[in-house]
Amino acid sequence: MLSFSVSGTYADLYEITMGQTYFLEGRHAETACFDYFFRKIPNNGGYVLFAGLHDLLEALEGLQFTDEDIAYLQELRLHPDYLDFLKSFRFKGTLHAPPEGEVIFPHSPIVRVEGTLLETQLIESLLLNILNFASLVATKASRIRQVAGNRTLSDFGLRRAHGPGAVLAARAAVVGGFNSTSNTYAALKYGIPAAGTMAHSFIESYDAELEAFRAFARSRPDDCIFLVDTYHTLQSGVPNAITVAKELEAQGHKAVGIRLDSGDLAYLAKAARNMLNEAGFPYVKIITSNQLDEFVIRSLLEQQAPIDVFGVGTKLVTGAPDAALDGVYKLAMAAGKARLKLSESKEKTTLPGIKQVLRTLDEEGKFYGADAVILASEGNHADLIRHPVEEERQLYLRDCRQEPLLQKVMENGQRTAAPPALAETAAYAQKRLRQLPEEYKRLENPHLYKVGISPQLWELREQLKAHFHK
Ligand SMILES: Nc1ncnc2c1ncn2[C@@H]1O[C@H](COP(=O)(O)OP(=O)(O)OP(=O)(O)O)[C@@H](O)[C@H]1O
Ligand SMILES: O=P(O)(O)OC[C@H]1O[C@H](OP(=O)(O)OP(=O)(O)O)[C@H](O)[C@@H]1O
Ligand SMILES: O=C(O)c1cccnc1
Repeated sequence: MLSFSVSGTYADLYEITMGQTYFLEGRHAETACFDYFFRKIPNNGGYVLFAGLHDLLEALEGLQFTDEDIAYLQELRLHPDYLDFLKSFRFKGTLHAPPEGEVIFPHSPIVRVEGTLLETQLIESLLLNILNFASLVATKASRIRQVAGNRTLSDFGLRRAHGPGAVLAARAAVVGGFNSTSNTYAALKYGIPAAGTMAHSFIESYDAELEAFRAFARSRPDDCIFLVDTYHTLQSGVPNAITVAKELEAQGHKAVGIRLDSGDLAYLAKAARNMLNEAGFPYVKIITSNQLDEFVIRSLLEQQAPIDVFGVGTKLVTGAPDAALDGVYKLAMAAGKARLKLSESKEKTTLPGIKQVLRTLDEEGKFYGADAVILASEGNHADLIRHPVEEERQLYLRDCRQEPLLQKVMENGQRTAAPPALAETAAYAQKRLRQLPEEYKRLENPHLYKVGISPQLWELREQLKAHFHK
């Protein structure tokens, strides 16, 4: 089940009313193909990590209009014959997509949705709602993983996320390389390791910090991470944590860590590490939080801060600073004909027809830096790609291997295979990121990964443009 109840009305109203028109005009069973793609990489990054497919496929398999939905649509004066049709509606379409965790680039189709005109139109916003957000957060998580090395990363974002988006975000964070979440609901739902420490309010509720630490240690002696900055980190929090760590050891237990949540985290982590080591607690970990992101974490590690675990909330789950991935869903084929949307901006003119994407790789298996969007009818090879808008620019794809990225993941409304375990998806993402050369992973001013189109696709678009200009 998705983190929120998804039924047929999880759509923008216009998708439902356009569906009515198709139905009443007898066009609803005509075939259609839509492409999901995005245009701009968030955070001025060099790549996006594809996520959300698992939740999307699950939502599509269960998609139907409940009695309550139908009653509501009746109130909106939708036609009784259409409502009768919607009562037994199930999504029966076919989806092609890369595995979750794939590294993806602008202007390249990521998901190809084929089915009836009505069903492919109806799922637009559902698909965009899930994929855009999950991919945004997975991308942010992967940037954080990149700078954190093998240190532990935990999602702390439930309280700062955009409502129930926190649940999708917790999963997307794992796709991008996070290890755990404080969000118990998401941990249970997706099988993510649950993790947590304690809040300032807990400590404040006792008359003394030491009393609070001791009480927690009594109730969870093997799971103590003491929050040490409520009163004074180095004069009170860390000494009190050491006192209770000693008491725990005397009882055969081990304190797990301390958490720093304010002040100069590098300075405090170094001082706390020295105090813990001198007291005989080299195993007590240092956890930090407080408005962390990839840049703060990079800086802390450059300062040699001895931090073992980073808890990241706001900046992770909101995809800050960009807040959204601009993925769109555009018609490429209907009623057997290739379709396109013209635009004043050449870049926004869509790519018509049923397409495949070829990822090109060098002999070492690294990404070559240029993917090819081709017509599916061309097979699985491209020798030459053209710049998607600039007439004179083209690139020969020499000495490279090519992999078709879009694989059938759903047919007749059912997944073609059981979903991979989340850990497998996360491992796939890391494998693909290792194949992406460093220059595309730079946090600032990354190299531009090229996505070109085949001459045949260029030609098809030209023909359609000429037709509509007439
Ligand atoms: N040594 C450091 N290097 C780089 N960034 C740091 C360092 N220490 C903390 N930060 C980051 O600086 C930002 C602001 O920290 P600042 O010290 O102003 O806040 P604070 O300690 O929460 O303040 P307050 O005590 O009022 O709560 C946070 O994002 C924090 O993670
Ligand atoms: O900064 P973020 O990346 O969003 O990480 C989550 C933050 O949420 C908590 O603070 P909050 O003030 O809500 O509660 P607290 O009193 O328990 O610290 C926690 O202490 C972190 O600072
Ligand atoms: O467990 C924690 O320390 C935690 C959880 C959520 C938000 N901030 C901190």
